[in-house]
Amino acid sequence: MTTIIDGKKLAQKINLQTTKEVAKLKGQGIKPGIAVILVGDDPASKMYTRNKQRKAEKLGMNSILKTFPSDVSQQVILDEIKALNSDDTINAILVQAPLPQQIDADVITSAIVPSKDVDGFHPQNLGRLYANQAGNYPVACTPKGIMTILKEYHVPLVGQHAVIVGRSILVGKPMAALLLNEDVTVTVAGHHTKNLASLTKQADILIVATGVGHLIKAEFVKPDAVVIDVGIDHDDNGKLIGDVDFDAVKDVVGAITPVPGGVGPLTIATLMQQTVELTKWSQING
Ligand SMILES: Nc1nc(=O)c2c([nH]1)NC[C@@H]1CN(c3ccc(C(=O)N[C@@H](CCC(=O)O)C(=O)O)cc3)C=[N+]21
Repeated sequence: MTTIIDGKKLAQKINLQTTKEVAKLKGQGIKPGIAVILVGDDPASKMYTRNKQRKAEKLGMNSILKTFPSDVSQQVILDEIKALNSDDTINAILVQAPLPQQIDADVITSAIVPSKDVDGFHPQNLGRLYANQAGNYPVACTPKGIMTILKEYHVPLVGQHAVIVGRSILVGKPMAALLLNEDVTVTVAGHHTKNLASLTKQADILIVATGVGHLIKAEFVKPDAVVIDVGIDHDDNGKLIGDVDFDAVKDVVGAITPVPGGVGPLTIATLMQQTVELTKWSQING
């Protein structure tokens, strides 16, 4: 029997813990605050940022949304980040991707003070993760949420072979570091990788984040593998689909995340969880 991983249910569990943490902080007169910067009017980005804001408010946090037109200059965004960096009511800053052409995402990422970098995209935070440094620093929410899934479902890690398809800063690279730090043997591939199927077929844990809808078919997986689908794509009818052909793969493997209802809800829950963590760390570090 294939385990269909219930990301919604696990996200609710995390959110319950977050609510309790927020209540505890309130007792100390502290309210965690998250600021989201949204540039342009891409409908999907608008929906995600609205969902994030609603969730933050529901969990008792302070949430502000700063919106800018798609032709905004990079300097205006940098000025906004500077203001948020020194705003004591804000503990977490997120700049929604993707950004328009005239804005250099690398410059934006590096402008956020590392202690408020809730996405974990700042090179300092990613570097600390790769160095497997001890201590408190944020980690990209999607891979961090995937680790929560793997632990919740008691997926063996040490000595197992994970294949990650996709090498982005959002998912692939931090995912590789998190798994390496747990003594997983990690291969990072992309959809350009030659003989991709023969490689992914070796995976005990297969994590796919390419943005290529239904890239992974039944012949790409090994029986009993754990398959984590990070994709959010749309089919010809506009239906939300993943990077994995769920119907074809689900009967072959041991466990699989659906889209929707798999990784996505964990990303949001982890974002909220990490906002609280950043708030607590700011109390320690002043
Ligand atoms: N700075 C930044 N950080 C991000 O973390 C970030 C970003 N930019 N830009 C866009 C991507 C995408 N992303 C998702 C989060 C949750 C769902 C999610 O909850 N999805 C639901 C379905 C939602 C639907 O129906 O469309 C699910 O999978 O069940 C999806 C996508 C975060 N991203």
